[in-house]
Amino acid sequence: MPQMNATVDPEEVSRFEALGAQWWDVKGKMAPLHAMNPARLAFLRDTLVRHFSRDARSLRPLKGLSLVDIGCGGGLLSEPLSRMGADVTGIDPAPGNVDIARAHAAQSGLAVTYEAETAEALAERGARFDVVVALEVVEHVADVGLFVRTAGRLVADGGLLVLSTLNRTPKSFALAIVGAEYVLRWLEPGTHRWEKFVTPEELEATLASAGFAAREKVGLAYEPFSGDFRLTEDLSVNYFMVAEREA
Ligand SMILES: C[S@@+](CC[C@H](N)C(=O)[O-])C[C@H]1O[C@@H](n2cnc3c(N)ncnc32)[C@H](O)[C@@H]1O
Ligand SMILES: [Mg+2]
Repeated sequence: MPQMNATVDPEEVSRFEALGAQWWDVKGKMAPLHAMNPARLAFLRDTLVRHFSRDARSLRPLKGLSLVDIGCGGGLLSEPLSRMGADVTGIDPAPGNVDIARAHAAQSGLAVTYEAETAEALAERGARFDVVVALEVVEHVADVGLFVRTAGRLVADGGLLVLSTLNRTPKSFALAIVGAEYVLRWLEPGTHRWEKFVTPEELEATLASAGFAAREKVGLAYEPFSGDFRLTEDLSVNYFMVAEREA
């Protein structure tokens, strides 16, 4: 049973919890997240190296930075970020996801701290992190405003908040819903609800109401021929937003 609270849509979370071992199957139902990983990890690495003035050539450039991965699922981001040296906490409302993530990290010999809890519970305990990431989560929560405000509370002074989600455009309907779910059958039909997608303008306004200013917006585009994702200026389908607390 997922942890209940105002940002959790139990139906959404149960669907992810049912994935089990599929989380780490690069050809399974989470294939799109695996395919996104090289581009999004490069983006995170570059962004964090720049913001925290780290050595870009270092093997562990994020050493000493505390980072929380909200909605970590099976740990597809938590693990590589831990390899980059960050002190990673992964949280997810679904205990089943956290079980998968813990077992996989143990197998990989990585010291990631995983907890089956919500961002709200963590914020209530007064936890703060240099880096707060929530990638591909916003479009699955029950209350985007509350989710973003809570994520913001977890950011330490001078820290960074990085979100990624799907834009609500005709193109995202064609690619993320019709293409990915019905034509390519990449994702289970019903994985995404287009009405829940969030435009960059909406996300920026929500961040502003939480006291955060968007510093960077970058798109992520799928290339049908190579099957890779690459970073782009085009925010019309998948995009990242990097934000800092307003002074
Ligand atoms: C598409 S997966 C993304 C997993 C991971 N962030 C990644 O990008 O590889 C969405 C995840 O968000 C989690 N989730 C859903 N609602 C949430 C909420 N309100 N708070 C935190 N996590 C949530 C789900 O359980 C699921 O693991
Ligand atoms: Mg999604």
